[in-house]
Amino acid sequence: MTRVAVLGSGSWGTAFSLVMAEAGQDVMLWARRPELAAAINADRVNVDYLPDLVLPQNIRATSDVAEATDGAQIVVLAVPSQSLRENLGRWGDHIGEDAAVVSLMKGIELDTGKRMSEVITDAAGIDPARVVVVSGPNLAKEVAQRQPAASVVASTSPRMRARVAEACATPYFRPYLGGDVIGTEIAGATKNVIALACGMASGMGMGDNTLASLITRGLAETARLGTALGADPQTFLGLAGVGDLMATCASPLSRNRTFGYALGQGKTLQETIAATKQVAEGVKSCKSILDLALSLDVEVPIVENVEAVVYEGRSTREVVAALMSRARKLETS
Ligand SMILES: NC(=O)C1=CN([C@@H]2O[C@H](COP(=O)(O)OP(=O)(O)OC[C@H]3O[C@@H](n4cnc5c(N)ncnc54)[C@H](O)[C@@H]3O)[C@@H](O)[C@H]2O)C=CC1
Ligand SMILES: O=C(CO)COP(=O)(O)O
Repeated sequence: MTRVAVLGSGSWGTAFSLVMAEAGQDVMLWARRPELAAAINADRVNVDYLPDLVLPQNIRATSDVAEATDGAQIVVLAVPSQSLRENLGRWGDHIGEDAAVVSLMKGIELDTGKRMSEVITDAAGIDPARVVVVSGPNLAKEVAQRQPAASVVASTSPRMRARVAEACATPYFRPYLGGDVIGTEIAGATKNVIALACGMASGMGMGDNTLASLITRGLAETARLGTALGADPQTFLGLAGVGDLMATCASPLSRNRTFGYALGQGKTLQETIAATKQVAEGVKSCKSILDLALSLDVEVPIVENVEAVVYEGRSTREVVAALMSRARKLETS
């Protein structure tokens, strides 16, 4: 049995705690609000995020990070990407020297353009070899219902990724090992922006041809950006790439797709933000991903047009026209 700390008790932090607990680990779940931690311990339910899931006894909750991380051999980070650096400022000293540090997050930091593994190294001085990224088609609600799913557990360290994969393997959660941290993170963050675009299209009444075109061309620009950063192109054909795009772009459970859908239906950005109770990472990451792509001179037209809707107030109709009238080019260039 491995001691695991999961820092962040939203949808995915809670569902991943279930996975690790049912893989036999001793899990401490950190919640920002003491009253939520107390309610989880008393009722065995995280009523705010996954009200239908009864948590097993080997998950305990706390709002004290020192208690959560005490003796943890695996520390899992599951907060919104843009809050990670600030949180690590408080948490860094509590993370044990030999612990694997797992990122569940799918975002790129605004202003710095850093991937979450880079933020972990930067903000908490963690050796990059100790960082493990878990990413794939893993809608939290379906995982919490124990529906079979697979995911990539990526790290440059074979020892660290094996430790984490071993700790999260259950009959309904199948980890595959990976070595491409860059590709896995770029795939996870960028698919959120493509899901926003797919949601917008669906909200405007468009059908499967449009969705398939957006997903396929979204994959092309994701792979272009990732390979420019040094990723393995094969990663984008795997679970963190095609797999997660399919799940997120098609599912009404996706917060990013749902956010885009509301915009496509004509809701304003402010109305949509007000109606969104959980994090839709693509809303912020569309800007950081676009900035990253511009800095590398990589074309990301779908990301660029989503950013134009979210940050520049362009209408969804305008960006459809812009995407459809781009200069003709070879599909594979
Ligand atoms: N929900 C899902 O299906 C999946 C989510 N992810 C990724 O996991 C990460 C976390 O997402 P979720 O758990 O779904 O989000 P969520 O919105 O359900 O929960 C976020 C949690 O972070 C807390 N939080 C918010 N702001 C904070 C701050 N400034 N400091 C500390 N804690 C803060 C919230 O109270 C909540 O407990 C995201 O990067 C997301 O893209 C990845 C795979 C699946
Ligand atoms: O990353 C996810 C599924 O793999 C969850 O997507 P959303 O954040 O859009 O809900």
